[in-house]
Amino acid sequence: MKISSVDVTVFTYPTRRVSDSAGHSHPGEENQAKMAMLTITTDEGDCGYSFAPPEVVRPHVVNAFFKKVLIGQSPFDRERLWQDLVHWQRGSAHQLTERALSFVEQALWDLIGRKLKMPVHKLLGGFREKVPAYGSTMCGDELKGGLSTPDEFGQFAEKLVARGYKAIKLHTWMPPVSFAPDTKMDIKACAAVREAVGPDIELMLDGYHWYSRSQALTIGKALEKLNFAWFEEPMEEESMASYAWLAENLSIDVIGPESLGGKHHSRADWVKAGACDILRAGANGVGGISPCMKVASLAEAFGMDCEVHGNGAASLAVVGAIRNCRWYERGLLHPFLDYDEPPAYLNSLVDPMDQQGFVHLSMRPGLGEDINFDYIETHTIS
Ligand SMILES: O=C(O)[C@H](O)[C@@H](O)[C@@H](O)C(=O)NO
Ligand SMILES: [Mg+2]
Repeated sequence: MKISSVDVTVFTYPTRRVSDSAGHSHPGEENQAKMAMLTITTDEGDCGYSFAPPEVVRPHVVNAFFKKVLIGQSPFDRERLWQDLVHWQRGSAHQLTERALSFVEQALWDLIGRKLKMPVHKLLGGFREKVPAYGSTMCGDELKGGLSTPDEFGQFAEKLVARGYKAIKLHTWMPPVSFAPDTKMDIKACAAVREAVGPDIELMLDGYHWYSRSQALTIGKALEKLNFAWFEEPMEEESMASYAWLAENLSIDVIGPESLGGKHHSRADWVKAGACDILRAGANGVGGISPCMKVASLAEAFGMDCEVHGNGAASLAVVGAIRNCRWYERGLLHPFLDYDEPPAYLNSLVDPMDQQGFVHLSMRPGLGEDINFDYIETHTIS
């Protein structure tokens, strides 16, 4: 069996999620968004799929790298193909991004799973078939009745607990919100949520990513008093030394890095430097499912958890495959949006959650996405 084609289908779908000028998502007016479906096909007619922003898997990336490395190769040689693509990251002057690498690797995993009629999480390890989720809120906003005040965060947290969540992570206010960043408001939101949900719900904070060491220490000390479970990305993750300093000065767990490049290599340096108590990696952010598994193994070897970043089929497959991850990040959530409503191009969610707060992993072959191919065909634009 050999790969015979790598194709991208761009289609539109309605959404009420909009991005602000800093790239953070918030609820907004319904609009038509674009999505790309990456399809890898073999000479025996087998296919694997992944979904990506069209600009990430643009024609230059597909033609100059994906096709060059994959065409004529066996999809079962996934690790060698991934390593070959990694070398093109340097050779491409970094035109081949970590995310692009991730999406083509995810499609390879999906193809392999579909061919073997097995869910990818079983091929990866098969540790569990359900996992507790934490509700990961959207970033704070200035929308009345949304997430515009500490009390509104508290009210939303109560609703999330009623929905079944046993843990909640706040993303607080960041620019372009007019009063952000504001350490006092971050602490007030965390206090309001703790007050609202009581002592038994685990809470985490993921706030403005460019605080100073002093500001981060102030927030961290307040989180310790509120018995928060972890403190995430309060400073620029390019400064590993700042995180080593913060982790040294706080008793609350410091988690990272989330947004830093470097895959499992940079995360090994963070462990060696004592820059985090919990490691972090998401399939999309570290170049795919297999490097995410490498980070999880690294963490396990050092007696650490690896909390997998982000929702979606690929990260969920990793969470289902490993022991040292306590939660699935389900979100991003907002009072104005119904997360349980699948996007138009899927027939059902890949991460349904029961009333006890458990996400049940799909037993469909591959990554488990319940793709509405008819919808995609009728809404294809290129
Ligand atoms: O907007 C962002 O920075 C991301 O969506 C981010 O909020 C979210 O993915 C995250 O940080 N999770 O931990
Ligand atoms: Mg985060």
